[in-house]
Amino acid sequence: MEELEGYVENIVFRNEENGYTVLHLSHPEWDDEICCVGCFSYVAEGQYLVVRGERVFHKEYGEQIKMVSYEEKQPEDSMAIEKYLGSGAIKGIGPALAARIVRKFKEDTFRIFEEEPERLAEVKGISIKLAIQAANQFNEKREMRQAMIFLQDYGISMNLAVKIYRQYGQEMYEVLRTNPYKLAEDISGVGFKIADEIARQAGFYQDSDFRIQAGIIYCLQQSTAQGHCYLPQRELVDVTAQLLGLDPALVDCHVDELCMNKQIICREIGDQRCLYYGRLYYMEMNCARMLLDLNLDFPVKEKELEKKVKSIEREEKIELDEMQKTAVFQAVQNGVMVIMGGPGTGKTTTINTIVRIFEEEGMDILLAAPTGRAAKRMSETTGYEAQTIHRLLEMNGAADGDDRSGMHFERNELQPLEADVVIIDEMSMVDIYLMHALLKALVPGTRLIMVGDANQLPSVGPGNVLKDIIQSGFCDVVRLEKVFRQAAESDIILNAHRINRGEPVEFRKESRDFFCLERSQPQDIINVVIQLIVQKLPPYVNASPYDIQVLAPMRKGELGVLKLNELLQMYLNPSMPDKIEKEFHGVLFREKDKVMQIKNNYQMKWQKINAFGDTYEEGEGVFNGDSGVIRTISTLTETVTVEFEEGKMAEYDFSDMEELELAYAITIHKSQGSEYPAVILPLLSGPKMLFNRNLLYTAVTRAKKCVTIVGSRQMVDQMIRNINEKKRYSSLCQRIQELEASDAEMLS
Ligand SMILES: Nc1ncnc2c1ncn2[C@@H]1O[C@H](COP(=O)(O)OP(=O)(O)OP(=O)(O)O)[C@@H](O)[C@H]1O
Repeated sequence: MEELEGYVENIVFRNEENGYTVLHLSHPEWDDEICCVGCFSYVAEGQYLVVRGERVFHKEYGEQIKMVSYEEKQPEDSMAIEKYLGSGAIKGIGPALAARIVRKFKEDTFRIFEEEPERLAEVKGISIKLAIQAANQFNEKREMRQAMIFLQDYGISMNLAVKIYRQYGQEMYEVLRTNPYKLAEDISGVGFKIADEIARQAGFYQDSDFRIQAGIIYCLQQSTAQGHCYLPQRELVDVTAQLLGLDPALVDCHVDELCMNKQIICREIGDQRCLYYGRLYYMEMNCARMLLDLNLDFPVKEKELEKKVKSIEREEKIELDEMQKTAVFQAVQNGVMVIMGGPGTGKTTTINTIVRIFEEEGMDILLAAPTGRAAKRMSETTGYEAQTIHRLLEMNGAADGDDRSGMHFERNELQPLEADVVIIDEMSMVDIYLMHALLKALVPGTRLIMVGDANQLPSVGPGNVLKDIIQSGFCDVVRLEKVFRQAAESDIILNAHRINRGEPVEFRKESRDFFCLERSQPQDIINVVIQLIVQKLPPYVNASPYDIQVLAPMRKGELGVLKLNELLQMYLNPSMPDKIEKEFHGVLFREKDKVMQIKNNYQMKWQKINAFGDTYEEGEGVFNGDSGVIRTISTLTETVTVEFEEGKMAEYDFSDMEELELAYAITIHKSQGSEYPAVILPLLSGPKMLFNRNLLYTAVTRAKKCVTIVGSRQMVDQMIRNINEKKRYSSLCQRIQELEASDAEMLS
């Protein structure tokens, strides 16, 4: 093993994810630079390093040092100091200023930066302001470098190390020493496993109380990612015990202590002990209270209302059927109501009639939906302006207390919405967080009308909001069941309703919008999918290949989203010399790729830019399910620019790339709330729990003009018969019923 000291002359190659670097080290006393390779956690040109490693001979690149370990040292000679300062590492100081600083302070330069920064202003061209700024940067960079090198010992990747340092700064050491599990709570990308590994290295015992309690809380938090608001104690103990590799009895005895400390909340439902991560318990509780408070009775003169409906019917040249009329009457008479119905059952027609009636009364009406796409569709179908619920509530990016998602809404209990009626479409996608935020911004007297299709997949976020509200029975629910669209018009709608009723779908020879191409081998299915998206469907539905969406049930496997994206990228956006690429977590992203944002990022800034390159609109927030196209990848600024719908340009740091995925193919779950001109569904085989009726129904109802199933018809029939759904633990229904009962008791 050799040991060398020198400064980094230049960095020839660097992989930011794993830190693998090829660099040239130089020293005033050497004739030539020496090439070093290895995983350097942090490295910058001009840095002074002590590198230990083996001297090896590479047949292409010649002699090099394979680094085993390294550390940073402050350069001692003035030349090295000047080299570091002038490398561009510190904003505002270039080579000329660096030379002047070092000429003045010589070997004392770094001490001046650390201890007497104001003296830097003695150098011509440096103001006091620049002196202080430069010294702050110098010290921050030094601290950050030390932190990076420290984290490297825990086997943490570069990207994560940067995130950890950004989150805690110098407090990082304290967090690692006292509670490394906090990393899993605070930083996306750090799972329990990484935190646990750090804890192990920091000397925490496998069965330490701390580890077990952190594990329980972590599992409870994780369960929200599967849509649960709570877990029964038995289930929570079992998953935690499995994660920690411990006996369930050892885990079980920690639950009461966590409840006592109010870190988790325990409530009995029936004879089952249910454990909540605090916030979710209170959210369900508050939602129940607010829903009941909103549900006032509004007495109306029925005869007058009937007259108004008649006159609207005359004007619109339509006759509402009985259920639609009931929906209109209930909407006028109640503070809260639900309108349920599948595609083509006249929901929009009903909403429009309701809006007309309230409009004639001079009432203020607001329309909203949970996603941008759904809101856009609502605007198009109703002809009234609709917005996302986030925008309606005037979301701004600032974090809200312990809310990790960073959601904060200007509209809340202090500044409620000034509206007489709020109509929400696609309610099945609203999770408990968003429902809570919405209800906080409504005051009794405002009517809330929720419209949705309870047969769609449930919301991505936790809760079963729509189903729980319906099941609780506290408000009127009108079910629109009659399909108004003509059979000849759309086999998509007819088949969607068949699926819902559990009847087999019909593949008519003469159908113009619903096809099944039977194939039994994955490779044949892939070939057909490619042919459809590249050649056949674009002219058929008059859209571009990027508008055609492949929807797959799963991410993994031969017909999973990951594999399909790899192949579709090859056909739809092949590699070209002028297209810049960037690999991230094993996935290659390329300029012009179709991508999708996979989590809500309320802080992400976007701009709309005109043909002259000027910004004419800007805002914040890119949301789960938003799709766009990569416009540029810059390896210099380490950013990726994505153009989302309506020309919204958002810039991602390479370290935020985990929020993006290729989107030629996406999972059916991710497609909720969106519609596409044509949908291709590769279906062959998969786990029973997932391949169910809901999933097929959701996929089919995403298509406007054409559905093509490629694969097994037998699987389609099986899915229709399979009504098993993955259980979601939520208790909004119970909370509403309990409160309603206690309100009634108080009044009696
Ligand atoms: N009472 C009615 N009588 C005749 N036609 C109707 C009636 N209600 C709705 N329709 C027609 O049926 C079609 C579907 O109605 P509408 O768009 O209101 O349904 P929807 O449930 O909103 O559909 P989707 O969910 O697919 O958007 C429309 O063409 C509409 O004009």
